[in-house]
Amino acid sequence: MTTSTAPNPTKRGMPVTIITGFLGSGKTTLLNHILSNNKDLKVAILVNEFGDINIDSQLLVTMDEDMVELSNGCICCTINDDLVDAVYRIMERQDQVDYMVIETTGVADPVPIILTFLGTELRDLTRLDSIIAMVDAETFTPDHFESEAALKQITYSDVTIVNKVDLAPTDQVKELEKYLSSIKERARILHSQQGQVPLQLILDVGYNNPEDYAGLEHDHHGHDHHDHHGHDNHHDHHDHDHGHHGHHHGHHGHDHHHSAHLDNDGFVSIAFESDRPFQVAKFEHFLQNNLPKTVFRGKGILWFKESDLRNIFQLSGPRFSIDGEEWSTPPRNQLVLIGRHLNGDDIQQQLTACLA
Ligand SMILES: Nc1nc2c(ncn2[C@@H]2O[C@H](COP(=O)(O)OP(=O)(O)OP(=O)(O)O)[C@@H](O)[C@H]2O)c(=O)[nH]1
Repeated sequence: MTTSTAPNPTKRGMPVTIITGFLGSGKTTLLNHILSNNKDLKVAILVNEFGDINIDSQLLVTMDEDMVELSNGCICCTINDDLVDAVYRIMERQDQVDYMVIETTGVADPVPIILTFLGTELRDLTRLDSIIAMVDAETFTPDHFESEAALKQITYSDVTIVNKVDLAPTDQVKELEKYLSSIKERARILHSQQGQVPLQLILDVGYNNPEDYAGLEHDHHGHDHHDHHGHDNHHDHHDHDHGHHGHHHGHHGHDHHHSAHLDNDGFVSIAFESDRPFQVAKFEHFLQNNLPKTVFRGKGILWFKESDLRNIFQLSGPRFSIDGEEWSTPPRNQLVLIGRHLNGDDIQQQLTACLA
């Protein structure tokens, strides 16, 4: 098989691959690898992001924006109308789509997402091909960041990619592999740097076995997905109590009813946006001295007064990077910080103080 072969048409439904993996493990990087190497396979992407600003989708290499569908709702919730809707939007496209790849948030429990494909009308429209878990070889620890989601991502995956092998000594990678095999029988483990794995090892492989999820409950909360397109009060269903209100600290004060809920293993995301640039020295001072240690992940598109460039900011565990490229849109600041026990108001204030 080559990567350019269209998925086997005798298999039923649109093939779907789900990419899971903890915060910063390399999911978007893998997605970009897929998008750069998918040849004539028309891949539609569905990105679900933990945070109020869609940074990930802006970092994708695809020029064809129509192929990217966003879902800022919590597709990891047991109520998945958002996810079903987004999949429908992709399937209803004029353009022919051969394959669908879904990137989940780093704190997503994969089980409700999997069960949405297996237990709703999507079962007849799609074929879950494989579930990939990205693992950061450098930062992953056997306590899985004290995150149940991180453990479940590995347990319920069909392929585990140990990524960032350039940052971890060989012994550490071997230990990690041993550990992964101990929590998952018959684990298929690949290694990668920058998500570079042969696509024929991860796409259209037919690894997913729906029976592996038998017995796991799909909690519908009384929702009837079968009448999906027949009712127009569809979006009224989202008023469930996950503490959606109150965790978010958006800069502009709009109603943040998405993303943060108690199921995120204590992780919250803070979004900062501004139409003014940062002053480089102030922002650097913030990063070095005032960034809370409990911030685990940061990503942003930054505008500095001193620079004409669109600066891509990435922070993952102990490291961060800032890389400049050309702006293709009017410059502005967009930043998301994700961590535990964060005082959103405090961080907002400090970032505001970094503005020029
Ligand atoms: N050194 C090194 N860095 C990597 C590798 N893969 C990804 N990165 C970097 O790790 C950071 C996080 O990568 P992403 O692909 O954005 O991670 P993610 O899983 O999509 O992150 P979230 O969606 O926020 O959970 C980025 O700065 C990447 O450039 C790798 O193999 N080696």
